[in-house]
Amino acid sequence: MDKLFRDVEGECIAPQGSVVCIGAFDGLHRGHQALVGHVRARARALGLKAVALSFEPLPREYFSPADPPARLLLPRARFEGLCRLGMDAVGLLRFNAAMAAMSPETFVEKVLVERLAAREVWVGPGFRFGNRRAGDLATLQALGEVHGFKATEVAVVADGGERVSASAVRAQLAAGDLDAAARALGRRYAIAGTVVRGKQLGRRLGYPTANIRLAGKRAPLGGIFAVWVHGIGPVPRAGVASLGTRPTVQGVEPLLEAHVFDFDGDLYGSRIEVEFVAKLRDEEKFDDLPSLVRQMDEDSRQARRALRHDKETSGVSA
Ligand SMILES: Cc1cc2nc3c(=O)[nH]c(=O)nc-3n(C[C@H](O)[C@H](O)[C@H](O)COP(=O)(O)O)c2cc1C
Ligand SMILES: Nc1ncnc2c1ncn2[C@@H]1O[C@H](COP(=O)(O)OP(=O)(O)O)[C@@H](O)[C@H]1O
Repeated sequence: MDKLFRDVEGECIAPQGSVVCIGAFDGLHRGHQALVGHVRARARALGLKAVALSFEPLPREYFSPADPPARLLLPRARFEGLCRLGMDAVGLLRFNAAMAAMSPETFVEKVLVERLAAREVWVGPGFRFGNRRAGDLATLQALGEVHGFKATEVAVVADGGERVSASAVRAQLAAGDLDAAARALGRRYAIAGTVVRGKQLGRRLGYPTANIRLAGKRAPLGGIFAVWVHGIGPVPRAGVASLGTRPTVQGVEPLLEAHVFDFDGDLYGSRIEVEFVAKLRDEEKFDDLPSLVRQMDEDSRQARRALRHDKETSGVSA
């Protein structure tokens, strides 16, 4: 985690100079990948540090806490994804009242100049920043003239004529269109997290489930899915997962629960990733537990079939 920084104040992270990209980076979709990949290449070419700059919580979550947009990537997955894409440092700056009040000029001076010694700054199409979204690319370019950096916008990445965007991916996942989301993301949608204890009811039903909390974020999809579970040994394991509030057992908090086929072991505290392959159905409220279990049996049959087919067609090494 030494690549992570969260505060505006602090020593300069790149005294030798940096190439910076700024964005929400929720989902790390193909548009984000193009932006981040470009920054990595520029930084390597110039011998400077590659830095991704974002916020946690995301500004839209901060401004509408009661009705936040669904979150595609939880903070740790977003951080790890940016590191995997070659960033030398990742800023997930705390978005709070002070940050919301910061003018574009102060943001540039404090963060881009003092903290990052930026030489180049790259942003996505339509980028806005600072108090009341007052700053845009032209603002950034004008401030760059003063402070000695160049600001540039990358081109739009499109899929079938549609702009690839986090909001499009959210809509695709909400509609259960996993394939469209996977095209925009450049990989299948997945949620990673640490396995926590639940009501311990699953094993009594014959379906122990590894539970992942969504850290108070809104999930972009819901229902019952065929999944590959990563992080249990060297190969992905086949499973069936439910993402929802579990109305049958009076659940309230939305939870991701994955039952791993042909597996018996302790997963509490371990980090797993659940890759969504096919949506089987929406969550339902059952009158009693035996009815739920009968449906889980049927879900499992369908999931096994979908995953067998997936393995044959895409060569997943499970
Ligand atoms: C394949 C599968 C399908 C499920 N479908 C539903 C459902 O339709 N409605 C519901 O209320 N809960 C559903 N659940 C969640 C179960 O209620 C939950 O796994 C069970 O209560 C065990 O909870 P525990 O892990 O806290 O012990 C499903 C779970 C799985 C694994
Ligand atoms: N096949 C399996 N799939 C998922 N978890 C399993 C499996 N076998 C054992 N486990 C373990 O059992 C736990 C889930 O059991 P469960 O009765 O549902 O308890 P909880 O309510 O705490 O999730 C998992 O967190 C994991 O440690």
